[in-house]
Amino acid sequence: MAVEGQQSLEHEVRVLVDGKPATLTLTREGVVQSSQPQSFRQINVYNVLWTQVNGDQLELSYIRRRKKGKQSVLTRSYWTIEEADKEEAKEWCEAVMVEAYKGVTLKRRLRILVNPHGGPGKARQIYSNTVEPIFQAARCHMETSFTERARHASELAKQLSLEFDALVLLSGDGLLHEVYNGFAEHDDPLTAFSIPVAPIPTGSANGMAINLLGIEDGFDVAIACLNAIKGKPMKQDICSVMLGDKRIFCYFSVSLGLMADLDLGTEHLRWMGDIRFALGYLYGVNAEVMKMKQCPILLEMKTAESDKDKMIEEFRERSETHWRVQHARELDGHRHLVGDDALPKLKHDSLKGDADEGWANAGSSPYVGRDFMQFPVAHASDGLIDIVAQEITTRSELLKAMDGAEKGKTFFLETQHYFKAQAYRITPYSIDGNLAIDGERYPLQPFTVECHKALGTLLSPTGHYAAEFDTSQFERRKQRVQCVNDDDMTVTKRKGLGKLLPCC
Ligand SMILES: Nc1ncnc2c1ncn2[C@@H]1O[C@H](COP(=O)(O)OP(=O)(O)OP(=O)(O)O)[C@@H](O)[C@H]1O
Repeated sequence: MAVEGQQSLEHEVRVLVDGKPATLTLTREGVVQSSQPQSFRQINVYNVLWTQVNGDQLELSYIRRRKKGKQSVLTRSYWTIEEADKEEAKEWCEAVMVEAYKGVTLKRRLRILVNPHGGPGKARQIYSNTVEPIFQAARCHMETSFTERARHASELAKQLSLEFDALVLLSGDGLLHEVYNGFAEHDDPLTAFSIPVAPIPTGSANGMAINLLGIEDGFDVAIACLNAIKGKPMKQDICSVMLGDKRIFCYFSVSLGLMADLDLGTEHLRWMGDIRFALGYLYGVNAEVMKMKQCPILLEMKTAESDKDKMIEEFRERSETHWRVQHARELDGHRHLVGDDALPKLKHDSLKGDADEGWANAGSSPYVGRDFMQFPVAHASDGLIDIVAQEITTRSELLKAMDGAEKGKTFFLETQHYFKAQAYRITPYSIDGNLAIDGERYPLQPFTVECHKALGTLLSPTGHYAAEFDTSQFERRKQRVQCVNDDDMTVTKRKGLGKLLPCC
């Protein structure tokens, strides 16, 4: 029986549902159960973990999505198979497994680190109730450790056996920071950095999970598990932060002033999850926006781009041409770039550039949290750091910027400067303040940051970041500029042509 509107892969099997005949069909979209009268059910093939025939039962395990805002769940469905259909059913299961794991190693070997202390402190429970059963259903090999103290993940990463297909982290963003710094001390650092990491969101901000899975799925543990089982390796830039004579590896963000205070100043509220950042911002856990505390700095950088219009045009171009999808193979990466097995050497020790005052934040992935896409035009592996420097401005402008921040609206603030740079140096005029590197606290002092293209590796469902930057404001801004500059348009406007009105 053909399934209407679906391209059949010609794999069908007869089954019984409540004793009544039905058909399971494998289509390009997924597995479809159709029975009379008119009952219809579809399971996305990406969500299928396993299927096989056991006795007279056909069993299929998959991740089932639920209503918006609810966590997806592991589900097992069973159908009865008549003796005469058993061989056909076995072949059908094999065909489904081939489709479900196209281009992916079956039964991935996973090294799993769980931080029981991250976010609301539920990682241990989430591991046993949700994560472990999903990996078991997919027949993954698992080796799991629970971190016992801060920096324990670094020690484990430093000695990581290189045979694993992926490193899975049940944590927030802090543990990955520790892991990358552990990799840097590994006997074979470049191979360690090429092991793909899959975050499972059990921390507070879970920024990396949001960047990889998107806003809707960023906090969905089962979807993050699917990514660990089936995700594609994706290269990621990693930076060196030179702080005194210390070299710290950083993959996510470096922040000072307001952004650092929001993160570090709300650590005692970790149990609240990511609400802690919004509370910090609005009600002033450190009351930064309210107090308008400033963090004067000298910012010098090796700039690759500073024109926001050009950045948007380039962002759109690469979205259209899928330039963002750069697979691990093309960029694998650093070994070819440096030509040996050592970590990349530092190149930018003398920098000259612009000076700015206010607070500064730098990162290389779009979201810094669920409600804040601070670096909307960031690319995972362009070898450039995105830098935002906020001029001293009014409190109301900063608060207004909260509205639409999850779609990257702050990018359009005239007082917010956005740069792409290969390297930068920050000299704080005062050491009274916080410095956060990937959300971890470091002493505030002058530091230099340099980007290493495609050094790290992550797993993602698509091979690129899942950020949806709303660029529509760009058009409105451009039209506004045109209206001001173009005499003809001014005349037309005076004549009252409606089409020009919205832009002026
Ligand atoms: N067993 C432990 N006891 C105390 N601290 C730990 C332990 N294991 C790890 N840590 C520390 O927990 C800190 C927070 O980790 P994590 O990033 O997982 O959570 P989070 O900070 O709540 O989330 P996010 O970084 O997304 O905001 C890290 O700095 C890490 O060093």
